[in-house]
Amino acid sequence: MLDESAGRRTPTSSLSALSDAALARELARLAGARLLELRRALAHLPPRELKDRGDADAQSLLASGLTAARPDDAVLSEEAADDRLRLDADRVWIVDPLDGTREYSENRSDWAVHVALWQRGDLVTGAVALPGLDTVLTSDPAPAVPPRSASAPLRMAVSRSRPPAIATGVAEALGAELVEMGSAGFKVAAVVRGEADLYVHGGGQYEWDSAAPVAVARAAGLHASRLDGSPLRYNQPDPFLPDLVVCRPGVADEVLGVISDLQ
Ligand SMILES: Nc1ncnc2c1ncn2[C@@H]1O[C@H](COP(=O)(O)O)[C@@H](OP(=O)(O)O)[C@H]1O
Ligand SMILES: [Mg+2]
Repeated sequence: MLDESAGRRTPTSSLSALSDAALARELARLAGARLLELRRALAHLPPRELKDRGDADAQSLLASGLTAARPDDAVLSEEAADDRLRLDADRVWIVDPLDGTREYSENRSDWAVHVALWQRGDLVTGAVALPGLDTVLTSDPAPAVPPRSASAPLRMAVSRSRPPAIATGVAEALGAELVEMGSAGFKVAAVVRGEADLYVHGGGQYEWDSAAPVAVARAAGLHASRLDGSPLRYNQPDPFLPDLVVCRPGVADEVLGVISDLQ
């Protein structure tokens, strides 16, 4: 059994029978439920210890679930040693067991669990659990992005704890409102959910921070690229993937133009 906290028990044999998309969703959901339960049970712990327990427990759940359900696949995780065999593998699960660790430990809702699958050159599926919103976003089925009111100013999601230098300039040039929140997954999800129109990040991040959110965003029809407009590439020898922009397709040219002018 993987989990007893999520309201229903999920035998590993049931996980094996799931499609890749359903497996990503179920593992993200289970890890999110585990994290919520842990935070309730360990509310007395100092934030540093709660972060470490959250990272470790969610990692353990995802690792055991993937080993049981897809024993032949490779895994790249923020919370595990990088097994370089992934570079020769056809299928690599790219996971961030707890994205927005800081916000999780502060009892906020803007954190996420990321589970993505990369297959022979590109992301093919992804799930982003948003336990604080009791939601899991997936690439299959893809979410419908709500329409935007043309008269409202653009809203730009940005890190609340370390906003990148470029963010202010982009927001000023676009006349956009900055909406501060934690977690890369939560910010991409804010664009998917219509709470923001774009997310701009620069200065440092890793493949696990964006893989699952980008899989969901692409499936939803959003633009996702590096800040210079080049493609986001995953399962690279160095998983450092320092910048990205995710936005509504209708504003992508304008956003990339503004970023280009600023760089
Ligand atoms: N400059 C940087 N260098 C490395 N990682 C960064 C970073 N800025 C943000 N991140 C990572 O991106 C995620 C979202 O950050 P933020 O909330 O500031 O937008 C966090 O992941 P984790 O919480 O998984 O560590 C954070 O560690
Ligand atoms: Mg992360």
